[in-house]
Amino acid sequence: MINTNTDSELTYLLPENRVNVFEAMLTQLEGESSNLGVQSYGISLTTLEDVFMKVGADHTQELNNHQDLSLEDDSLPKPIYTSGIRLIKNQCSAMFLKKYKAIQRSWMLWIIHLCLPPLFVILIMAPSRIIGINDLPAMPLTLDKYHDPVTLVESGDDLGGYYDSFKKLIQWKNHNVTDGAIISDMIRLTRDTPNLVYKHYIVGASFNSNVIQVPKYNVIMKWPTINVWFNNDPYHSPATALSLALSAVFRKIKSCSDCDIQFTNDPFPFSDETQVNQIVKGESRGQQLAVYLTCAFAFTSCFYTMFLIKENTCKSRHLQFVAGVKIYVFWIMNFLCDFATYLVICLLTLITLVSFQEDGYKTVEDLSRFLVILLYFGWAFFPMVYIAAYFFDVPANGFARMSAICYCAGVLAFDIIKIMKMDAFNLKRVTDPLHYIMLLIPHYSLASGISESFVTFSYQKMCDVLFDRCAQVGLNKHDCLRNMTKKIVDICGSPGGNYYKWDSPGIARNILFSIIVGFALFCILFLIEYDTVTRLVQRIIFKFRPRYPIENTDEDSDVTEERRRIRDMTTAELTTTYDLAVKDLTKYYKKFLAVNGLCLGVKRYECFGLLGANGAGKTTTFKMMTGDETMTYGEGWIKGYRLRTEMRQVHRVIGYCPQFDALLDDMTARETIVMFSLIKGFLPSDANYLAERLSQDLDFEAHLDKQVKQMSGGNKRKLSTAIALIGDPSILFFDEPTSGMDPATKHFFRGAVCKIRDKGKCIVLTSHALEECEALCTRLAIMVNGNFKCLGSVQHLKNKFAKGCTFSIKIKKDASDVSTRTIESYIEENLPTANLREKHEDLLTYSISNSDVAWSKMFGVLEEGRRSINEIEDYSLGQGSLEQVFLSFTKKQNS
Ligand SMILES: Nc1ncnc2c1ncn2[C@@H]1O[C@H](COP(=O)(O)OP(=O)(O)OP(=O)(O)O)[C@@H](O)[C@H]1O
Repeated sequence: MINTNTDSELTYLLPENRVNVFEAMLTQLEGESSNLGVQSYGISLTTLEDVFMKVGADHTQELNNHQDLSLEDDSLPKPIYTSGIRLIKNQCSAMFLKKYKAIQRSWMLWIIHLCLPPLFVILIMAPSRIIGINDLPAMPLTLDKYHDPVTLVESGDDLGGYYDSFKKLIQWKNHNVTDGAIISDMIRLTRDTPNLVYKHYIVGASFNSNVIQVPKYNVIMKWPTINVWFNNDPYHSPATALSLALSAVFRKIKSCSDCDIQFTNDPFPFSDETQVNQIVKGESRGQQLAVYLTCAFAFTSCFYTMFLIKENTCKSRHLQFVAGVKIYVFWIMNFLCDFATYLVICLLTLITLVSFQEDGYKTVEDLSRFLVILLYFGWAFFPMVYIAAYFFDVPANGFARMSAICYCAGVLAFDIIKIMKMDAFNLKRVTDPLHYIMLLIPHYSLASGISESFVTFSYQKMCDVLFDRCAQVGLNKHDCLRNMTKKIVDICGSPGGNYYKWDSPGIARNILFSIIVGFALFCILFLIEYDTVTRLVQRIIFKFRPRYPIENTDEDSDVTEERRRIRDMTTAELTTTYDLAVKDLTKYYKKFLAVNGLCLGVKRYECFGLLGANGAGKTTTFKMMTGDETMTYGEGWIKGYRLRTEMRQVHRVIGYCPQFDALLDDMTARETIVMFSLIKGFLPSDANYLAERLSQDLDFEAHLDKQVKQMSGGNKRKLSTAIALIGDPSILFFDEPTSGMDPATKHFFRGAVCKIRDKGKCIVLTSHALEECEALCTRLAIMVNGNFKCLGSVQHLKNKFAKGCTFSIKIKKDASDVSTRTIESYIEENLPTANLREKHEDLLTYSISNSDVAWSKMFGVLEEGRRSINEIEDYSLGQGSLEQVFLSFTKKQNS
C-alpha cells in the first residue's frame, strides 16, 4: 500500500504477513531498478509511535472522528474581507476585542490606574489648602492653646497687689500657677526636667518695686514693677505673657474679679507685592497641584507601556502582524482605546477637583482649560510610551523605570527650573532656553501648563481685587496703577485673562510644542514599525562594516548543488519556480554568525524540514523568513514577494507557529482564535465557528474557554498551531510545533500537515522529533552552526549517510543455549559482515555497516533461517535511522 508519494519519493507500507515474498520482490526491484528509474531504496522499521497509535492510545476512536473533520475540509469558512474598508473594520474589531479583554481580565489593576490621579488630588488638597496664599488667620493670645501650662509667679516687694491679681487671673482662667523664685527655680527645673519646662512653662511674672527719682519734684519714690517672663520656644509666648500682665493690672485697677482684656494677633492681609512673589515662587495651591498631578500622571501614563511590553516580549504583536493586521490599524486602535481610558481618568480628575471647589479649578472655564492641558499632554505622551515599550523586556520593570524617568523629566525638572528662575540666582539667560527645550518633554509641559494657567488665573484675580479697591476711592485703572510697583504695573497693566497667550504665563507654547512632539513621535513610531529606521541603520552599518557569509569548505555535494542552482537562477525564475526561495541568507548578531549563506528553494506540495541541534540557527532562519529579524546579507522571496521590502504582502500568504507560544495570557483560546480570524478577514460568526472546528480538530475543545494562562503547555502549542492554520495560508512555518503535544495529537497533527501539504501548500518546519520529520518532510536539511550540512529527502540522506542496516532475531522462549549458538553460527556463516551488537535472553541484535549487501540477500538469509531453524520466532530488518545521520552531523555543533 502506498503510504506517501512525493515528486521524488514513494513510500510503501509492507504487510508483515507477506514477509516470505520480500526477497523475491526486492530481487526483482534491484534487477529492474535502472529500467524503473529507481536511484536507491531503503527499508525502515515500524516506529514505537506507530505501535502506540495502533494498540495503546485511548484516543484512537476520537482520532478516527478527527480524520472526518480534517483541516483540509473545504467546508471550512474562508476569509470574506481580503481588502478594503470592511477588512479594516474587521481588524479594528479584533484590536478592540484584545484591549477590551485585557481590561476586563485585570480590572483591579485598571481601577487602581483610573483612580490614581483623582486620589492624588484628594490627598494633596487638604494640606495644600493650609499652605496656600490665604491671609493668615487671627489668633487670640491666651494660655488655652498650650497643654497644661504652669505659670510661675514670684512675689517680691509687691506694692499694688498686682501679684495677687495676676495669680487670681490665672486661676480664674483654670490654669496652674506656682509660687517660687523665678530665676533659681527655672535654672533648677531646666537642669532636672528640661522637657517639662519647654512644654509646660510658657509664661511667668515677678512683682517687685523699683526706686525711681522723679526729677520734676526732686523726690525718690518706690514704684511697683512687673517683670514678665516667657518661654522662648512658642512663637506667641512674649505677647501672651504681656497680655496676661496687662489684664492683671486692669483687673486690679478696676477692682473687678471677672474682668479680662482679650488680646488678638490679627496680621494684615498680604500686600499685593507679596502675593505676586508668592505666586511666582509657586507657593500656591494651584502650583502645588501642578507638581502633584504631574507626579500622578507620570505613573498613569507609564502604566500604558505594560501591556505593550507584554505583547512585544511574548511576540504576540509580531504574530498579529504576521496574521496581517495593518500597522496603522494596530496603532490607531491602540491609541484610541488607550485614549478612551485616559479620558475617563481626566473626567474623574475633573470631578474630584470640582468637588473641592478650589479657586482656579471650579468654573466651567477653569475646568475646560484644565481639560485642554490634559488632552495635549495625552496626545504627546502616548506615542512616547509606545516607543519606550521597545526598550524593555519585563512589563513591571518598564513601568518602574519609565515612571522614574517621567518623574525626573517632569516634576523634578520643573521644580529645578522654577528654583533657577528666582531673581536671586540671576540665571534667566539659561532658564529661558532651557524651559523651551524642556517643553518638548510631555510631563514637563504638563507641569508647566497647569502652573502657568494657575499663575494667569491668580494674576487676574489679584488685579480685579486691586482695581475694585481703587474704584471704591474713585480711581480709574490708570490712576490706580500709578502708585504701584513696576511688577504690579507689568502684570495688571496689560490686558489680562488670556490663558492661551504665547509668553509666560500662557499655555500657547505648551500646546504647540506638545502637538508637534506628538506628531513627531507618531512619525518615529511608524518609521520604526515600517522598518524604515532599521533598514537605514543596517544599510549604514553594512556600508561601514560589511558582513558577508563565510565560504563553507566541508559542505555536502547536495548543498553545493542546491546553492549553485539557486545562484544561477534569475529572480524571475526563482519566484516562478519556488514558493519560497532564499539566496545566501545570512544573519549576524553583532559579530556572531548565526546563519551562514543559506540557499534553498521550496516548491508547492513540499514539506521542508530544518533539523539541527540547539543553537544551530533554525529559529533565526524562521525569524528572517517571517520578518521578526532582518537579514544581514542575502535575499529571499515568498510567493514572489521580496522578504526585504514586501514583508506586509508576505504576511498575507503565510501562517506561522513560532517556537514559543506568542499568546496573550488573559485571553481565552476562543477569543484568541476569533481575534486572529477577524484580523484575517473572517466574519465574526465564521470566526466563532472556526474556533470550534480548529479546537475539535486539534483536540483542545475542552479548553476552548480557558484563559491561555490556565492552559497546559501542550494545549497552548495546539492553540498556536490552530492560529497558524487560520485562513488557509499558502506557506506554513512551524517552529517545533508538536513539542509538548501528547502522542495522539502529534499523530493527528502530522496527518493534518500531510493533508495540507497534499493540497499544494508549502510547509517549512523545524522539529527535534526525528520521526516527525521522517513522517512529514519531503526534503530536509541538517543545520550545524548556521550552515546546511546535508540536504535531500529522508531516504536519500539515509542511503547517503546512514550506511548499513540493523536486524533483530527473536528467539522462542523455551529455546536452549545450544539453539542460540546455532542461530549465531548461521548468521556468521551467511552474513559474515554482520556484527552482534546486543544479546538478550530472547533477542539478538546485529548491525551491518557494509552497504553493499543487497536488501534481497539479507531478507533471503533471514527468511531461510526462520524456515530452517525452529527456534527463530520472528525477525525484523531495517535501514540505519535518521537519528544516526543527525548525530553524525550535529556532534560538530558548537556548544
Ligand atoms: N537576539 C539574539 N542575539 C544574539 N544571539 C542570538 C539571538 N538570537 C539567537 N542568537 C544566537 O544565534 C544562534 C542560533 O539561535 P537559534 O535560536 O536560531 O537556534 P535554534 O537552532 O533555533 O535552536 P533551538 O533548537 O534551541 O531552538 C544561537 O547561538 C543563539 O544563541
